[in-house]
Amino acid sequence: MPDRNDAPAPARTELDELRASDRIFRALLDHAPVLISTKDLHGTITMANRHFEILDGYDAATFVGGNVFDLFPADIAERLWRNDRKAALEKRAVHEEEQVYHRDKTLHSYMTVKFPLLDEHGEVYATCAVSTDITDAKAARIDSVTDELTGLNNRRYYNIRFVEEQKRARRDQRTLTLLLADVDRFKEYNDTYGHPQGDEVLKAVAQCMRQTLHRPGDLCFRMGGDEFACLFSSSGPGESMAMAEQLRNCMAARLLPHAGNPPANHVTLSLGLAFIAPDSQDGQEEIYRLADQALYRAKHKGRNTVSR
Ligand SMILES: Nc1nc2c(ncn2[C@@H]2O[C@H](COP(=O)(O)OP(=O)(O)OP(=O)(O)O)[C@@H](O)[C@H]2O)c(=O)[nH]1
Repeated sequence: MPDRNDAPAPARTELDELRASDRIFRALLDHAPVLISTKDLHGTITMANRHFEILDGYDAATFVGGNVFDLFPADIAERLWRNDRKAALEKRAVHEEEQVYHRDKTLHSYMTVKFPLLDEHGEVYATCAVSTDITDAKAARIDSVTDELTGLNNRRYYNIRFVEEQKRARRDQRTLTLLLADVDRFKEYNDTYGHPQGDEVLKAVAQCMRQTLHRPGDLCFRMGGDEFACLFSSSGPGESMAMAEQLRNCMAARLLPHAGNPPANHVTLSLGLAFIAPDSQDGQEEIYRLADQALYRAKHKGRNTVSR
């Protein structure tokens, strides 16, 4: 009996090779935990992988072969189609974030990359979209820059945003203000009313900050303990001082009893401000030092005060 190993392996034809690579391609489409689809240049869906079954309202029979403008309401179809068109016209990958419902009625965020498919002459004949679920990653990212107690941004986010905000203010020829706010005699407050009640005061400060600094671009932070910060741009120090005064007043007007904080005897804030003019070369550390010194002066002047 001939040894099986001696028999020459039959030559693999080009067709065999194609079939093998097609099997790999099919397995990838079936098992990849991402949404993969293709559309022709008229918006008709020509392929969608198995993962689409996770979407609410997905029906393979009507989806593949259907046109985005028939499958979705006009505004959604237009939005979905816009980046396919862009990818095809500009012959490049286009990224977008979108939100979709899963079958279990939970809303998910997806990061989608759309790119052109080229024929043998280098001409675009279709577009392909690959969407990855980024819901958990997004939630983790938000958690990592959010203060749990107040829901404000945390110090970490302050460090991330500072340089960006300084650049933006410089570009817009606006003054960037760093405002530091600190609850007056908060240790006394905790000692008298208890830590949980102290937490409620910190939440009230956050509410006043959101109420006062609510313009797009205004950023509020809890830096730690009873220290808060705001970064915002204004026409100049006068406008920034007025904003700080509004914040001081918002807290004082709440009249939250604080027997250990004479003469007001209710919860008050001290505030220190530092400014970066558009042409200033001061960096993050310098502006923080200046605002902290201003806060110290506010405490020294008798608290419940705004200083610069
Ligand atoms: N309730 C509560 N207290 C906190 C929290 N984080 C820090 N603290 C307390 O905040 C207090 C801050 O007090 P200090 O920095 O000494 O300053 P102060 O008593 O506010 O005095 P002045 O700033 O000089 O008016 C400390 O007693 C901390 O224990 C928190 O998350 N919740």
